Amino acid sequence: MENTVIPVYLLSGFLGSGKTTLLKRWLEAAERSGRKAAVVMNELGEVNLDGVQLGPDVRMAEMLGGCICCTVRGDLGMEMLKLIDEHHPDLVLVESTGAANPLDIIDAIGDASMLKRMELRQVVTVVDAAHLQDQLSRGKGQTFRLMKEQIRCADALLLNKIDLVTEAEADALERVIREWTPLVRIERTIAADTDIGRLERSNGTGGPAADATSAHKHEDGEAGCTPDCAEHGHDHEQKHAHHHGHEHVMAYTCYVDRPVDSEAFEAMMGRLPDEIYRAKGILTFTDTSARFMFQYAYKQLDLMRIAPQGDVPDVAVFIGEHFERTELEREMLALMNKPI
Ligand SMILES: Nc1nc2c(ncn2[C@@H]2O[C@H](COP(=O)(O)OP(=O)(O)OP(=O)(O)O)[C@@H](O)[C@H]2O)c(=O)[nH]1
Repeated sequence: MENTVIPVYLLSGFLGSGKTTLLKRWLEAAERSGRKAAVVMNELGEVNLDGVQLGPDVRMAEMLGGCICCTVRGDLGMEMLKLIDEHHPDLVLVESTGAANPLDIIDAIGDASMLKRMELRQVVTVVDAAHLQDQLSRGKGQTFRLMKEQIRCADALLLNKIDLVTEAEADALERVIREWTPLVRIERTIAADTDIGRLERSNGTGGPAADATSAHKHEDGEAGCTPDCAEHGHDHEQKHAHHHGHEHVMAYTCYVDRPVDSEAFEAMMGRLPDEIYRAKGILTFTDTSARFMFQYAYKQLDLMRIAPQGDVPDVAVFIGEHFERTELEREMLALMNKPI
């Protein structure tokens, strides 16, 4: 036991791509094989809505209200060490916010692995096929660059939500991904349905992942994903720029203290501006008096009836780029029938 190295898997991918969906499958697979998994979750909002979906028995460290790769980056190693000391897991799964740059997280895991016997085995990037297609048609912007970076850092890549594109479109997407990162293993999935055992058995693209620090380093010691990863920058200024590359992403958390009308809610979601590309939350509806978790990613709204364990407030979290927060506040007040 003393000499066991705990494998760590990093789940990367843009907001709403399907990371939590994959995480749930991973936890189920670990449980089936009798292994104890621990999870580090990071959300931009102030409530761990992803965690609510996992149930009360999952050993979990939550890092809320900031992005793992900058504001809370320093805490990541600490949280991992604490989790390992407390729970002695057989594996650790780290789900970053979709706004995170994997390089910084890879670095932080590397630092932590100097203090505890753990190693980063895989960076698994989940890609929303339809969203990538949309971003490719724009071909620029911070979201595009961040998606590209997340893809280039992947050892394994799930081209997810394949139900939302045609086969020819998926072929075209794979060709682009291969241009960016030729060695990555790509799998097309719906609802991140993949063989977890195979994901775990394979090592990183660059051969055996000996340890977290060496598996994802450039030859010159710069943290990176592939040796030709020119975008990551090699001088301080560039590094600084890339580190803060997602500051354009903002989150607005709104606690909802009363049941709301489901039709008014759906109508409001239908009016959300393009700048808000992700939302999630828990609401109680007046017309059904049940509680629902809602998920919104790129104009697609899903509602699921839930009965969360413990004391979870009704809340709505909106994530996007430079959106009008006051406008959204007004919408939410109207939804709650409160004076504006
Ligand atoms: N159509 C479609 N929807 C999917 C698929 N996979 C996941 N979803 C839905 O996409 C939404 C976002 O999925 P999540 O797994 O929460 O995504 P995430 O990457 O964890 O999101 P963040 O944590 O906010 O970054 C949910 O409503 C899922 O049900 C898929 O293959 N096809």
